[in-house]
Amino acid sequence: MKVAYLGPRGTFSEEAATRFFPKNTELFPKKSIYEAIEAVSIDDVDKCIVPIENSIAGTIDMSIDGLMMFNLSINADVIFPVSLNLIGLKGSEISDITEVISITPALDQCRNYIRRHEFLSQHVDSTANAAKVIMEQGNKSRAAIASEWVAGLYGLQIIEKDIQDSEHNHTRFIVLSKNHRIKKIQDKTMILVTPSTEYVGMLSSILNVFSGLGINLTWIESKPTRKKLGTYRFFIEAEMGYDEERAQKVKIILETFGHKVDFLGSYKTTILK
Ligand SMILES: O=C(O)C(=O)C[C@]1(C(=O)O)C=C[C@@H](O)C=C1
Repeated sequence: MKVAYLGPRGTFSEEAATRFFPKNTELFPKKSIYEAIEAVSIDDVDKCIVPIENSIAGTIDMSIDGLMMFNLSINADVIFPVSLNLIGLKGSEISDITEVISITPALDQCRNYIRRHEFLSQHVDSTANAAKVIMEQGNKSRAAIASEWVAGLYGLQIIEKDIQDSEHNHTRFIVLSKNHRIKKIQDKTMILVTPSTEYVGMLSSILNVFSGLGINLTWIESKPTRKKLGTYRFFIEAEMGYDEERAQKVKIILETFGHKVDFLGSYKTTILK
């Protein structure tokens, strides 16, 4: 099986891929989250694994945007702890650093730390790419925010460990493919609800369908429709299997309200330490 992920070597996405997929999986690092998702859509690979949510930074918009752009299905989700570190050239000290670079969600996870040190920040496409830039530029005043492992990989040094704004930092990744066949008995189902018209209490009427059927929600995210300011589509992840009667009821009721309902996948969660 071929799997794309956000590269280069040493990203958390690579860690997610190597820990989740069997040993004989062929892994393909891509330059961006978008390219990892696109690789599935153009059949370069069978699947991709991309971050969707972090416990400090929230939703990872790049993944949601890619998910909406291509007609893919979520096959699994994987959660594990993320520790971020300040990584510089060998011999550099915290007093040398004036600017940090990383992918936006990693910078967001260290906002308080960056503010406290009055660092400038620059965005690049991944944590590992940030480390690579530091190695290539040889500038002592810049540091990457990345994993501990990446420091060894690019011959760099950890200046400070665990700099994220909360001790309990977890990122959730999703596995995407073109396979829309849904295995029976799953933990969770992701639905995209596109409301037909606007009316007072529209969102609460959608949510009431789930509560009325006794279904717990595990995630909800709104995204602009891109048609008119202030109009949204809702990603709703619920604790139910696709083939359950309750899931079919949700669909029927929401469609009766005139909303468009797309099932984006049913899956089991893997929690890694
Ligand atoms: O840049 C990486 O190492 C990634 O795999 C991306 C990513 C993210 O965008 O959330 C994944 C996990 C961490 O939260 C930080 C970065």
